[in-house]
Amino acid sequence: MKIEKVILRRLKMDLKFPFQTSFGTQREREFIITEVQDGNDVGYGECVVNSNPYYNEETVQTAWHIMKDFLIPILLQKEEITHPDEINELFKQVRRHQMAKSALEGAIWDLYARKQGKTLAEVIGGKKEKISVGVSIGIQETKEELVEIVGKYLKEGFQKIKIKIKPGKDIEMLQAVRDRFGDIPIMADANSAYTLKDVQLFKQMDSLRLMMIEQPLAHDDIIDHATLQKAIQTPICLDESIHSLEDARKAIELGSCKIINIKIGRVGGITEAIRIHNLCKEKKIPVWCGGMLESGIGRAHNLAITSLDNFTIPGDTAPSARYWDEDIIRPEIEMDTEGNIELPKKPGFGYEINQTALDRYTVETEAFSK
Ligand SMILES: O=C(O)CCC(=O)C1=CC=C[C@@H](O)[C@@H]1C(=O)O
Ligand SMILES: [Mg+2]
Repeated sequence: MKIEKVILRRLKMDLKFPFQTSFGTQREREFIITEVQDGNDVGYGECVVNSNPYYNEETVQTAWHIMKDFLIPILLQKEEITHPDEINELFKQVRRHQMAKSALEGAIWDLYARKQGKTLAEVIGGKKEKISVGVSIGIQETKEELVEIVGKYLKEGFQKIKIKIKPGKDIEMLQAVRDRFGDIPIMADANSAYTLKDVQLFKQMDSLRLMMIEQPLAHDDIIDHATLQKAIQTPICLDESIHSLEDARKAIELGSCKIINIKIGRVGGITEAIRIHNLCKEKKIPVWCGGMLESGIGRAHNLAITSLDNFTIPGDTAPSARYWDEDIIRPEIEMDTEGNIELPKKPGFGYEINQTALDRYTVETEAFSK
């Protein structure tokens, strides 16, 4: 492959619902779609950043700057790229900025798959034909509202219910769901809202028999998580703390978690995501694919990575209709009544671009060539 042109598009899409987490409420999604071109062949990726640096330190503006001024020039200068695995190494001089790196790396994986006439899942090494799907529910005002919304999603078939929590909106909310629905697969995501001072609360939560608690402690911690994991039975799942294979190795060695949420953007791309998956498989740590409220393009990349066999827990990979009135791909991603999504069969990420929708949501475009 020779990357001759790169296009960045900044998009704004309204979410169908306000999404509340321990760090705020989100009503729209602002992010970047990347396109790489090699002659007539194209590949697409999604930069899953937010407009604010609340989930991680990157924003739409920092990612645009890092791609424009550092990463894209590296790609355009490169005479030949044989395999997308080389991108990690090419970008190595730029520290962190995982979501910016991942957005370009993902587009190159898509381009590579299309050139081979294979699906993204196939070139990644995934064998599944369909994947199991869960849903991530934002913090609700009351127990009654939460119970109602959980009921709705269970009826739709979702195989895992993830409930966002924060101090004051935790054990009682979760208990209400447990009491109403019995032994369903539920988990909680705290987005770093607690400290070790809350260890008693987490011990109490053991009686809820949650599948896991996601990122209870600081976003940059693996030490306190190890202490907490020793004190409780519920498995801890790390999200924000894991940015690389090295982070995963250290967390596993310390016993900081029993499960890892892999987000392609958070770990700097598909290549690193595969490496983390493989390490976790070897260490018998199950993984699942987290979501960043992606559009269809990022979502399709998530489906592809989930086709790897150690993704044994349903991911936050809900269908398009949960988030958008109209997605930017065709057909939209759909889930069956048992909570499964079938992997697409077309080359690359497997869906067509809905160009009219893509243009409608685009607020800024910039193209780069040699
Ligand atoms: O894409 C989805 O449906 C998952 C949404 C979700 O849970 C998250 C999206 C973005 C940032 C976080 O709040 C979060 C997470 O922590 O996993
Ligand atoms: Mg999370």
